[in-house]
Amino acid sequence: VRTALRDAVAALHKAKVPEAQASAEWLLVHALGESDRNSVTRAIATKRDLDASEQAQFSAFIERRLTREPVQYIVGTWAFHDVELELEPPTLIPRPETEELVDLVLDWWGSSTAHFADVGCGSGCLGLALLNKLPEGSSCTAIDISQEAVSLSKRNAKKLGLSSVYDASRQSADQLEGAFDFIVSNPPYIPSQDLRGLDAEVVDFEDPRALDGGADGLVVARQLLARAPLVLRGDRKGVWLELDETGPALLKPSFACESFVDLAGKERFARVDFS
Ligand SMILES: C[S@@+](CC[C@H](N)C(=O)[O-])C[C@H]1O[C@@H](n2cnc3c(N)ncnc32)[C@H](O)[C@@H]1O
Repeated sequence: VRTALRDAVAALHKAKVPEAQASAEWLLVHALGESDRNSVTRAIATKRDLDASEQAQFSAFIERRLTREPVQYIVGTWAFHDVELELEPPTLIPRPETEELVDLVLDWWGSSTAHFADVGCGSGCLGLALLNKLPEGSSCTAIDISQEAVSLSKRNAKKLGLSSVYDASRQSADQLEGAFDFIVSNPPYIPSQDLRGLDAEVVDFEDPRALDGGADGLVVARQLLARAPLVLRGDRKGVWLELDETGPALLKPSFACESFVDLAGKERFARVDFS
């Protein structure tokens, strides 16, 4: 195990793959059929040998990482908030900031039953993490322009035993009139001119539809906000958004919008109220 890890880290370093050590360790955990990182430390301490199939699996993983494929796609699963999600390219890999949005929404909504929409659901991370914490009887309607994303969200919902997830991607706003207590969305929000500066991991493997937010990064967010008043109901009518750090300030002149900072102190979240 020690030799395999050392050789893999050296090969990744040589190819200038980012986070060589962390990538190799995580891929080794999965090649060993384990789920926590301490398993590699234990295997090294006990001078464990890789058997032939573990060695073949690990080599195949490293070959993929050498092409800059993200570790999350290679292992096919990722932990998000309190749920374990399946992942598949090109659906966006959930980012840690989005876990912060889950907590903001839960703090705001409280512990009552909710019927909400997750617009731009991707892997389903936001909606499923919320549904996992909300009381029984709650439901999430997942919407995405990517059919792969909707299928992955449904698969993740089934695996997690969260049956109240519905696909409304082909329904119009009219058909969803008054259907939701609130909406959550992590829309594509990167201004088009900034896309070229992204890492190869992102550009080569993740769906451009998940990234490109148009000229100011707010094109999809504004489309959503235009339809929101029709589909919201109840007395709070909030739309929670994850945005680029320039986003909340751009929305404030046109909407009743409160912004929130992420753990790095950046203004990355907004709640637009239509009540
Ligand atoms: C930034 S990703 C977020 C995915 C997931 N919610 C997450 O947090 O990881 C944006 C998602 O919005 C979807 N999307 C882009 N434009 C859309 C539109 N006009 N209507 C619905 N979904 C859209 C993309 O396919 C992508 O899955």
